[in-house]
Amino acid sequence: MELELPSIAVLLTFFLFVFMVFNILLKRAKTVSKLPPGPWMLPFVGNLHQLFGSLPHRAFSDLAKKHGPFMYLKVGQVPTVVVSSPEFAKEVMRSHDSIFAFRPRLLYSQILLYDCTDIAFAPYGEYWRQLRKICTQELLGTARVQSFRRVREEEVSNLVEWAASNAGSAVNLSKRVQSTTYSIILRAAFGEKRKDHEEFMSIVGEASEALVSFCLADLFPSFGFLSVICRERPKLEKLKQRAKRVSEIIIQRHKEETQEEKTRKTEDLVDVLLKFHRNSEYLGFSLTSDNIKAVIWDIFTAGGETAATTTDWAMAEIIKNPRVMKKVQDEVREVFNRKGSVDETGISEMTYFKCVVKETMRLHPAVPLLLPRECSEKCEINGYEIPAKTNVIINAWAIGRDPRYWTEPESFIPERFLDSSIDYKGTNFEYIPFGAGRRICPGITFGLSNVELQLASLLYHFDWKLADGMKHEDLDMTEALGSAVRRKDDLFLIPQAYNPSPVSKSE
Ligand code: HEM
Repeated sequence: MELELPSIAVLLTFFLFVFMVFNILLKRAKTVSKLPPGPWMLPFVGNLHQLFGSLPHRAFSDLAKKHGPFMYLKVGQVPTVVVSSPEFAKEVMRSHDSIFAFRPRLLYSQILLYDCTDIAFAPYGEYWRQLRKICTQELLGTARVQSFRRVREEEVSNLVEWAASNAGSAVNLSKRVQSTTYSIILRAAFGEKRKDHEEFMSIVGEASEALVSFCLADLFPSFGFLSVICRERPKLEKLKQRAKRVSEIIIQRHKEETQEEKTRKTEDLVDVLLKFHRNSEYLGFSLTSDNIKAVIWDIFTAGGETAATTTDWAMAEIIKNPRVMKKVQDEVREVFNRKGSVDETGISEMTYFKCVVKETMRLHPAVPLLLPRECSEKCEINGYEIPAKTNVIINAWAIGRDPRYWTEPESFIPERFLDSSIDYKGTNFEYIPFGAGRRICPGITFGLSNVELQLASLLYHFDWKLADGMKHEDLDMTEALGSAVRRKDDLFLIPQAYNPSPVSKSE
């Protein structure tokens, strides 16, 4: 095949570019020579999938078996450390937490999160500290989560009615659990349902694909022009404009509410955030409209898929393990029957049920690689020198299966939590489904309340069978990549009403 002159020019430019990139990598690699080596250059996590044919947390786990639990990778130009043991996770998230409390500035967060002014991607510092305070004291504290109890119970009651109306036939439970979870979050965040809320949800869905896809600009940050010309930018900008338009309408509607309307309704999350808009007394500064939009975005992306995925995995594991199904259903039915109502108050009395949820999150943490952290200054961990600006990826999935801490780590055994003090609050580093340290998930109470009420209600009201005569042992537990790691296949189950009046609505 003959190459024409322009093609040769393109090829030469390409090789020059590759040479420049490798040259930089060589220089950088020397600075972290004390770290145990890993594969030298790997594309970003989204692309590892294609490279290894397995999901990033599994690929990293396999690499760690060969290279150790504190592994150095060069991800494009970015020095990256992958942590796969509880001991090293503790070093990062407790002993050196303040140094590792930063996040890398990804193109996604710069564009969609208004230059990283949300909570999850805000750089560690005063602004983040104040947002965290609003989050823990006002937005996601126990009292606020409790104030949304009616919303949760109404939405879960709709879910039960839907399953009851389909009794005897196969239903796509995954899809319905997902829409129930998002309905709860939509109502908690924005108030009563409206048409534009659905549009907001569909934009969030499209953006979650962008979060896991590979972006060259993030791999080669010193080539600033890449963030301008990369193919992701126009897509992200377009999504941002759409989200901005819808959230402005929603915020404006909240601002225009009369005092009477405000007193009649339950305060939603936008109402709470607006209290800090043009009012600097509490924070020392006031939240701008863009800050509010960034935080709203976090609530949906961080809170929706995580809780829906956890509920779905729990149902799948319970169905796959008939012994667990019988034991947990006996407990749920005993408690709700004794109390005479199916509502949240009974859940705190369910010991085994809580163990089932914990075991689900051990085997299937919704965010298996915790949100990336960035080291703000040079530091040393167990004799390894880590330069400033190194990214740190913590593999919560691998840690939850570490055979030194968990017997039969691959098996679903809720009993392991029965007489154990191990909890998900960030003090047991062998179990970190919500992360740990300063950046631990602030939505634990809200997230779990959404998971638990749905799961307990589904287990109470129905007996469940797999569709198409599938045997429980044949249920495929393959994972798929998304903003949270979910089951590849949707869960199709046949509900059978448990008692003569399956739809006893929550009071
Ligand atoms: C089962 C449900 C959930 C799971 C498994 C989960 C998991 C996580 C994890 C692993 C992190 C990263 C922690 C780290 O970097 O150490 C995180 C951060 C975060 N989560 Fe959650 N989450 C859940 C529900 C929620 C909910 C319901 C909300 C809010 C409505 C929420 C809001 C956040 C925010 C804002 C952050 C960032 C915190 C920061 O960087 O300071 N999450 N979550």
